[in-house]
Amino acid sequence: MTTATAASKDANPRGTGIAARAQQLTKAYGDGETRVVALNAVDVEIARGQFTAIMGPSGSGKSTLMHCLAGLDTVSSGRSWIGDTEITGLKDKELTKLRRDNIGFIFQAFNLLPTLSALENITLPMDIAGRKPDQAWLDNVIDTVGLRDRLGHRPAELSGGQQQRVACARALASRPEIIFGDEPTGNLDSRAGAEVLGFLQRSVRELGQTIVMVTHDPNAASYADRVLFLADGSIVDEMHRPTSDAVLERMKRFDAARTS
Ligand SMILES: Nc1ncnc2c1ncn2[C@@H]1O[C@H](COP(=O)(O)OP(=O)(O)OP(=O)(O)O)[C@@H](O)[C@H]1O
Repeated sequence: MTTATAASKDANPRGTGIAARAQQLTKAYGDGETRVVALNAVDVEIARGQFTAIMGPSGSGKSTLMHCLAGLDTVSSGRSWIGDTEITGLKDKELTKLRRDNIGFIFQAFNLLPTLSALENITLPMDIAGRKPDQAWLDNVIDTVGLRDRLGHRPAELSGGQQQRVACARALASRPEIIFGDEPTGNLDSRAGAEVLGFLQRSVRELGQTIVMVTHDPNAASYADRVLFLADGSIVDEMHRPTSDAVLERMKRFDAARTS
């Protein structure tokens, strides 16, 4: 049996259960006349083993939704869960532990430590948490991102796309319940972006990972299984098996609504 088969055998089966959920999630900034409702009573379920993209016009609440779902930001009212654990109301220490143990993050900036090798960057969060990586899983992740021959390189010796693949492998290494990405290909050229998106898609399809990604790019959204469209802090539409043309057409309707 190959390592990859051994590791993926007990990966989450696709499409079973809910990895994250929000109920009437509301987030407002400021008070009185300066009050901005960034999220307005959002109900959403993120299916386990799916790749979900969040799209919408600038200021529609995409990043706020991601940050609230991931426990990076507090909410004004409503409830949210990661797996079976309700995160609204958790104390800071419990939330930090839940984020560390159950959630992976990939941001636009790769956030790698320059003095560490690619492999050391990938295992750093687990080293900090005092957890030993599952070697078969780690091998599987490294092969999936195609970094086997770059593991000893420092970030400065890698291309932007390779650095982001290290960041993806770092997010996947601990097999989190869910990975959140905020514009993970925003700093990459289209070829490197396509590589990273292809890898994220494979990690969902082959490794059973759950991914939620905020993006402005219809082409990036087309790699997802499902696209949620936000406008003015509400989920107003969704699309399954999106194509970039269909997503682009849907986004144009927001522009038309705004200018009419
Ligand atoms: N810290 C903050 N203080 C006040 N208002 C904020 C804050 N963060 C976000 N907002 C407001 O909340 C709304 C939603 O912002 P958010 O960043 O979630 O939108 P977005 O869809 O991610 O936007 P973009 O596509 O431009 O990144 C916007 O009106 C924004 O101005």
